[in-house]
Amino acid sequence: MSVRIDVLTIFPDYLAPLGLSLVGKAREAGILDLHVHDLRNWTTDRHRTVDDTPFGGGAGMVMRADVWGTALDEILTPDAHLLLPTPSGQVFAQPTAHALAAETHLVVACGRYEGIDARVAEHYRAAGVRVSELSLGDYVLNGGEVAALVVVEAVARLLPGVVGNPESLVEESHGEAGLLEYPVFTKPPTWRGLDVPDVLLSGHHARIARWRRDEALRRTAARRPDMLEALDPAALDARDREV
Ligand SMILES: COc1ccc(Cn2ccc3ccc(-c4cc(N)[nH]n4)cc32)cc1
Repeated sequence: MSVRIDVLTIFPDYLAPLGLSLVGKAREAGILDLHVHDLRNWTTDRHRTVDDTPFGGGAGMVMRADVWGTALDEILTPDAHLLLPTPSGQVFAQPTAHALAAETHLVVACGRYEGIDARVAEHYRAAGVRVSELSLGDYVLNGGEVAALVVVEAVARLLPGVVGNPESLVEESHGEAGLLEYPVFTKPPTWRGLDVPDVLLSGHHARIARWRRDEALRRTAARRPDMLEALDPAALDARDREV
């Protein structure tokens, strides 16, 4: 089964990285059916205008609802989930990536300027389209394209057959364990006077697993205590609580 993702933007070249590496391979394999569209293809004037001045005044420009409406009417399908990157959206996180990876059609509308006329989201919600406004976090970007790159990559890597070893999807940060990733090491065993922890060279799998969980717990407590708070207490055993 493949997921169709349509991305609409006035900067289609911004999405060029999605032709590379794992996402590019997923597209070649037919696992991900990704289409990037230039929003200006739905304009009707000779200047291919997509924006205008904001009602109520203020700096900057706003993207026109009529242009977006013409484009989305053509691209949306009955089972589509419309994603609207915005600074004021719900922060995108791994649970949402998993939910989106289970969908059949995602449409990402990349705004620019001061954003997209609010009636676009309102209209499609009223028409029964699932609409999600997504933020990447509490910082300000110039448009939705970076968010589209993030969402497409985060979703694509969860699709069956995209990541070589599905095991690597289980233990990752913000993954099932709800903890941050433990530190990883590879050859050489000593580098600039720094040694790899002995336990990792011991071949003792139970000890290695314990060390990794302890490190994940320590890192999470130090860097993201909020994640530790959010953990289901049942997910921590007595040994964990000693860390
Ligand atoms: C303060 O109000 C602003 C309104 C729009 C903009 C520029 N802009 C236009 C479309 C668009 C889509 C997403 C984002 C974004 C998402 C996150 N996490 N940061 N920034 C920014 C976007 C800047 C600021």
